[in-house]
Amino acid sequence: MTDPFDPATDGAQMSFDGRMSYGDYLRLTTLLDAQHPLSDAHDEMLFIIQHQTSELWMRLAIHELTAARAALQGPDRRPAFKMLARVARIFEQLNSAWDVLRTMTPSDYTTFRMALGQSSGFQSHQYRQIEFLLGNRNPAMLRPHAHRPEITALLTAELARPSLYDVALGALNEAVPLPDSVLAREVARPYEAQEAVATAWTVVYRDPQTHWELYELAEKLVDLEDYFRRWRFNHVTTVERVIGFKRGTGGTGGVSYLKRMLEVELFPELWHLRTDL
Ligand code: HEM
Ligand SMILES: N[C@@H](CC(=O)c1ccccc1NC=O)C(=O)O
Repeated sequence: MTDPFDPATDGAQMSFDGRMSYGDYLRLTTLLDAQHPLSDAHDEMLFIIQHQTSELWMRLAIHELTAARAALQGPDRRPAFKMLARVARIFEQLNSAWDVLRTMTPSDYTTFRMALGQSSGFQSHQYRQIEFLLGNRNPAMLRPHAHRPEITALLTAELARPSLYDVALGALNEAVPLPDSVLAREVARPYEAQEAVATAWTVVYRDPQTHWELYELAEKLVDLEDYFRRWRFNHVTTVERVIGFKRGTGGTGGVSYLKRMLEVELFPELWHLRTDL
């Protein structure tokens, strides 16, 4: 019998007394101490981890979107493209994750749904921040956070900044001038599609060679919205599969509310212009 391989002979560090290890760097004690099912249901752990991992990916999406928005406001916009491409991949990651959650049947879910009380993804402040960042701005969505002043402050601050789409329109304006109704709009308000914006994007799409950077930016935004729409669609389909047409724990009509959200257009003119090309 040969002795099992000892990785130390290959140089593996085996002693971490006083040295930073993997778990220290990643704060695993904190991370892995945050799963506290409220019931005995086997599937509650899946439910918790599914949401926690989603929130971690959303944290990264916010990091990337914030940096992309800043880059689009500066002299060199190119780094933003890489970040926006990454956010689309993050959404793809979130889209694939539904496959794991779909293994939970309605019977499994009803064993612990009561334990969730009135909590719901509707109250995810990171999800709301992503929507605000992208440009889907509805101040009513601040209300579930009134009891958390620091979160309300964070979301309110987000509403005061131009959205990703607002800064994209700022960039567009440099090549194809836009009216003041677009450039000086009240950024906290929901964005409304404007003919002048569609016309300006059409100029870009009719001559990509001349406006290559804006063309690339527009396509990155469309790609991002495409993945985001798929997330919404996967969500509503999973919800119908698991709770049918029951009202949501967050108090909305459930599937009816989520279907309504499928109609949201983040970057409306970028979709509308295609008909006229
Ligand atoms: C079995 C799984 C799930 C069910 C049954 C479900 C159900 C619902 C329902 C009914 C709503 C509408 C609000 C309400 O009245 O509660 C909602 C909203 C929401 N859920 Fe889920 N959900 C599930 C999984 C997830 C997952 C994995 C996430 C990922 C973070 C998530 C995030 C959200 C978000 C962000 C909203 C707000 C959407 C918006 O306002 O547009 N949900 N969910
Ligand atoms: N709204 C869901 C509950 C739910 O899915 C949920 C509950 C607590 C934390 C996150 C959740 N996920 C998405 O809404 C329901 O009505 O069953």
